[in-house]
Amino acid sequence: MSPSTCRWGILATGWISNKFVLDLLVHPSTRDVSDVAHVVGAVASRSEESAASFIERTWKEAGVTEGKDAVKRYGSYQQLYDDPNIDCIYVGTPHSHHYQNVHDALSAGKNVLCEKSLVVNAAQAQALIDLAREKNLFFMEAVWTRFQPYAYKLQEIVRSGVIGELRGVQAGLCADFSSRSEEHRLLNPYLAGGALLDLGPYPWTQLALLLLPPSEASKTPLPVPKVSASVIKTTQGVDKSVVAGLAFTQPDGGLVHGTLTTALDRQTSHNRCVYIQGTKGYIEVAFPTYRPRAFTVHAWDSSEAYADPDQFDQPTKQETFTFEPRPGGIWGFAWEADEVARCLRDGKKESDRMPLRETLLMMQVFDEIRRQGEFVYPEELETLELASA
Ligand SMILES: NC(=O)C1=CN([C@@H]2O[C@H](COP(=O)(O)OP(=O)(O)OC[C@H]3O[C@@H](n4cnc5c(N)ncnc54)[C@H](OP(=O)(O)O)[C@@H]3O)[C@@H](O)[C@H]2O)C=CC1
Ligand SMILES: O=C1OC[C@@H](O)[C@H](O)[C@H]1O
Repeated sequence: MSPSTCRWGILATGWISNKFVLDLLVHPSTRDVSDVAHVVGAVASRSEESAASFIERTWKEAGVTEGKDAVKRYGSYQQLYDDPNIDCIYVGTPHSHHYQNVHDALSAGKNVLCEKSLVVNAAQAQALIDLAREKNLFFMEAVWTRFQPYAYKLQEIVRSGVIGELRGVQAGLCADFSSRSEEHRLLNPYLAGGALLDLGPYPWTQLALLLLPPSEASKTPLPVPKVSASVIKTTQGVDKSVVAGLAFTQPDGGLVHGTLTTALDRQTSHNRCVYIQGTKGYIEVAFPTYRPRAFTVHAWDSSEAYADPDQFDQPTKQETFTFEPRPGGIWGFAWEADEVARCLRDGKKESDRMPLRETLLMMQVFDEIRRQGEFVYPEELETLELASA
């Protein structure tokens, strides 16, 4: 059977759009996928020149010539919203602009995959989710880590009970961006900079994969974990360092702790970006948090054996699972693109693997972290008002 092909429209020509398109240009068979395929139908930028040079540069980098001349190049985002030959728009602008861009795309009747963080706050997330549902369109936050083989394997191993009952998860993503200019989107409050919105979705994802009920597309809201957070800001006024303790309610009514650490002024340990604590052992995940290379399970037969200092060096099971993060040369975004193509093929309006209620929950938790850290963005970024309204 021939694969179902998703025709993508790329909105913005920055760093991530380049990487996403490079992945779309790699043949899916290189990652053992045959049921879906991708074509880039159009690239839109605020300037046509930039759209044209993006296409030249990216296709050259991919070593692909086929299909390049058929790609439409638009000098405004509106032209992309109006293109009838696009199945899904990929939004690759800074977080500050997602609310407006996604609203415009959905309003024009387009399905949307939007980069993380979906928006600036939970009210904006809810408004876009409501709009997507009202318009009966597909909508997903582009959290690529969820779709990597690593994530499925980690959940399988933890759920197998090999480390006993889950008692806690520590997850972090810190990267030293302190030398970037003040204008850079990571540090600029007017582009919704800061560690939490940029890097925070990754440690959050690791916690969510293990401490939330199995992902499911459902309109029933998830309980918001209790949050205890500390935020240190930069002189420009964005969050430089965040440490948050989160208490997640489990199906039996009990609570399990997760800790989320993210910062722009230091690096996360290369050997352990996620640490998973069970009653009979632990798991260490190797950096980077957004695309882990490996994880190692250390497990004992019983909690008594695990607690015995004389047996610390003698786990009953010690196994490292490694992952090929870049089959076919992809960066790792292709797996989320495959998910979108499958959802569109099957008429789904959201992904069970990255459901909208989990995106909303993340924004609710991030709002609470920012409230406790007394950190707000400029009014024009926090608002539900739209430029076109
Ligand atoms: N999933 C992942 O691994 C990654 C995700 N991201 C996410 O992607 C998004 C973009 O990040 P990144 O690609 O690094 O950012 P860049 O600054 O490299 O690109 C952003 C693009 O957005 C467009 N844009 C529209 N309005 C503005 C504006 N006022 N200021 C700046 N750019 C504007 C521009 O494209 P044009 O001129 O064509 O209109 C620009 O090139 C963020 O949400 C980020 O979180 C980023 C890196 C990795
Ligand atoms: O999504 C991301 O992942 C990798 C980081 O380096 C980057 O800043 C961020 O946007």
